[in-house]
Amino acid sequence: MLVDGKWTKKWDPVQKADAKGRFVRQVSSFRNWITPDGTKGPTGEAGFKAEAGRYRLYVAYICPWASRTLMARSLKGLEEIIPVTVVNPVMTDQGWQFGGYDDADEDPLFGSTYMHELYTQADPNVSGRATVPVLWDTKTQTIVNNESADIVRMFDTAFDELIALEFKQVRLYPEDLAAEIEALNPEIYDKLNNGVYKAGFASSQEAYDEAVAGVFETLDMLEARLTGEYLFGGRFTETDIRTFVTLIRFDAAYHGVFKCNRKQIADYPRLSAYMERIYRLPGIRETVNMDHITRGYYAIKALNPTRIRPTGPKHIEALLASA
Ligand SMILES: N[C@@H](CCC(=O)N[C@@H](CS)C(=O)NCC(=O)O)C(=O)O
Repeated sequence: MLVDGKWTKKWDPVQKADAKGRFVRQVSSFRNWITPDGTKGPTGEAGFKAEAGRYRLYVAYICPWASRTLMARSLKGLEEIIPVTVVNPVMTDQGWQFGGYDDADEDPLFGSTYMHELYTQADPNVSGRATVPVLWDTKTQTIVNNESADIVRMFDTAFDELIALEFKQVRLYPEDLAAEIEALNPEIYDKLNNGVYKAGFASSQEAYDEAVAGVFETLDMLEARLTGEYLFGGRFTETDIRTFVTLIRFDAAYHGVFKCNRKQIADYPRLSAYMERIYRLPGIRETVNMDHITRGYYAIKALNPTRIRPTGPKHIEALLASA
């Protein structure tokens, strides 16, 4: 991680643990917002006006948080407006690296070797982990925001004057569902999205047991809830994005490397159908790179020192191969 703008050697994949050995995820540090006219958003500074080609999104296909932003970008038809750079899926002892792997890009803006160089470019004294996603502003040469939850909400409305009507009409955070979304998001985040990481990186049996129980309680709850197409019935929302990114990684990665092996998503009929339904939405398949996902997770040294990647599972291969 970075301390006062300097990369500190110690790569600790556990990030931080609390007194009981529970994994604690870092809070994001750049929280500015792009708005239609460049006025200040809910947090951060003003000055980030929605313009085509001005911003670049840095992601890792392995990363579920970054994948949220890729999904929102596709669903809002922002592919031409916000270009993307994808890092190498294998985490190094200097964090995310550019290039050197199929479908991994070089950094087109600065020719950086590592993601942390963008962070120090934005702030020479920055401290913290150099995480993805990063939304970069080429005009002021800084990070607009590195919190996927914010980036998804920005993409939902900020660029609406620049996109076709069919994409303008897509609303991932509709006002009339806001209260319900805000109620469901934290549970899905804490017990499922981050829950699988808490299971995988637990440093005590107690922390693991607690995390894995939360994961399967949440999957059971979602299975019971999914009587319609999506979590809020017929309308697809950001909560479906947040759920999908974990479901699509589950059987191929979390079940094995994070020891979430009580069941697979394949054992849940409604969740399986739901996952497949979302996978088949226009533009979503392109955001799922299963080779990066399995390579990346099974290369986490602390969890899998040999870096051997298991084969399968067959049903995920079949989904990816299907038309
Ligand atoms: N709160 C952030 C979390 C992002 C995050 O934790 N990304 C991970 C990859 S899945 C990362 O880049 N980790 C690098 C590190 O911890 O050094 C968000 O949702 O955008």
